[in-house]
Order: sequence, then C-alpha cells, then structure tokens
Amino acid sequence: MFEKRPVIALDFHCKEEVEKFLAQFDSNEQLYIKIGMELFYQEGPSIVTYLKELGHSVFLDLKLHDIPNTVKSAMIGLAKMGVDMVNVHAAGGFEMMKQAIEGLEEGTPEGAKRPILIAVTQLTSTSEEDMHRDQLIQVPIENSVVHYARRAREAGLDGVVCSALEVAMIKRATDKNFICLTPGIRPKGAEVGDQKRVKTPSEARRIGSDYIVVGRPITLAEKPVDAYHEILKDWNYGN
Ligand SMILES: O=c1ccn([C@@H]2O[C@H](COP(=O)(O)O)[C@@H](O)[C@H]2O)c(=O)[nH]1
Repeated sequence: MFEKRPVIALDFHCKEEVEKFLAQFDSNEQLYIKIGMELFYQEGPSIVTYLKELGHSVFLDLKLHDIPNTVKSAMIGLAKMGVDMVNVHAAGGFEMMKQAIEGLEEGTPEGAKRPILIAVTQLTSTSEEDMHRDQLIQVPIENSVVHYARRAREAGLDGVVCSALEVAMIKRATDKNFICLTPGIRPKGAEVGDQKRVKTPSEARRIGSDYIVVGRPITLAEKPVDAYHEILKDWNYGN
C-alpha cells in the first residue's frame, strides 16, 4: 500500500507551532501528518480535528501499550476522532493487539473507514546491542522484528512500524500487502541524532517501504518546504 507522500512527524509543543509550520506550505498541498505524544498530550483531540478540517491525513502515533481491555477502550475513542492511522507496541502481546483491532472496529462511525492499525516492532532508535542489554532478547534484531510482525499479522493488524532495513524480510515472512511504515529516514548526509537503524528515502523505496516518516530533517530545516519537496522527490525516485 504505497503512500507517495512522506509522513511528516510534527513533533511540536503546541498548535501555534503547527500553524506556523503549515503556513509555509501552499494551502492546496494536502500533507500526511504524524501527531505524536508531545503534541497530542498538550492539545488533545482538537488538534486532530483541526488538521482533518484542513484536508490533511493524520497518523496518530500514541504507541498504545497496556492490558488488552484498556487498549480496546482507548481504541474505541481514537476511532471516533477520524484519524487515518493509529498504532500499538507489538510487545503488548497478541491478545492486546486483537483487542485493539476490535476496539477500532467498534468505535469507527457507521459509513466511515476504520483507521489503519500498525504495531511498533523494535523502535528505530534501538540498536541490536541496546535490545540485548535492555530487553534481554538475545537474538539478532531482525529476528525480533520479524517475529513481532508475524504476531501482528496473526492478530489481524494491517502492518508494522520498523526500520527500512527489515522491510524485505517482513514482506517475505508475512505478505507483500502487509504495511511497513518506516521512520529512521535521513536524506544523505543529514544528522542522524538518536536514530540507530537508518536509511535514505530512495533506499527505503527501493527496499519496499510503504510509508516513510520524516521529522527533524524537515521541521528543523532552514527551508522546511524545500526540504519536504526534496525528500518527496527522492522517495518518488525524482518524479
Ligand atoms: O520506531 C519508531 C517509531 C516511531 N518513531 C517516530 O518517528 C518520528 C521520527 O522523527 P525524526 O525526527 O525523523 O527522527 C518521531 O516522531 C518518532 O517518535 C521513530 O522514530 N521510530
């Protein structure tokens, strides 16, 4: 399910910063925006309504991870907000993921499309050494990522969050339509920051990512609109 627009991670503190950022774009340009914890915990559901009314697509990246019943109830609420995509941590377990999808189905208003549900496998800021040390998972990181992807698919989810490095393995282990959304994207030569498992937009495309997520290389750029269009071009192989 290829999405030609890079998903922009708007990791801002408040709506005013979002407005300032969006004012730089042509008002006809419909973006795919990721709202994370930082913005959502400050602004709440009204930030979703605001962005949807402007015609943008919204991925609400709250990475739910709790007992199955709690996640199901939370998902019922999130489905009512009209977001396009939400997520959970696969580490929350098979039953939690199953309940998450049930909650979304229950909460989606009649006639509306159920939000896409994906599961975080291993964060792109986690290296194999980090995983061994912090999680005591003593296998290669790709094995852990593919294992979580298989469990997510068996639970009925639409896809996973992973690094572009693992996309080919996941598609082989699940199916080609199982969504791989990949953060940890950096244009050639860009600062990597806290990301550990990184690829460029065109590398991610070549490997088979369906969505890429890009934050700081756009939001902290001197000219964010130009930075966005360069990434868009690289992701779409110059088209
Ligand atoms: O494994 C993950 C899951 C989520 N993210 C989120 O994506 C963006 C990436 O931002 P950059 O500034 O491009 O590094 C950020 O909002 C993370 O919360 C991730 O990076 N890795």
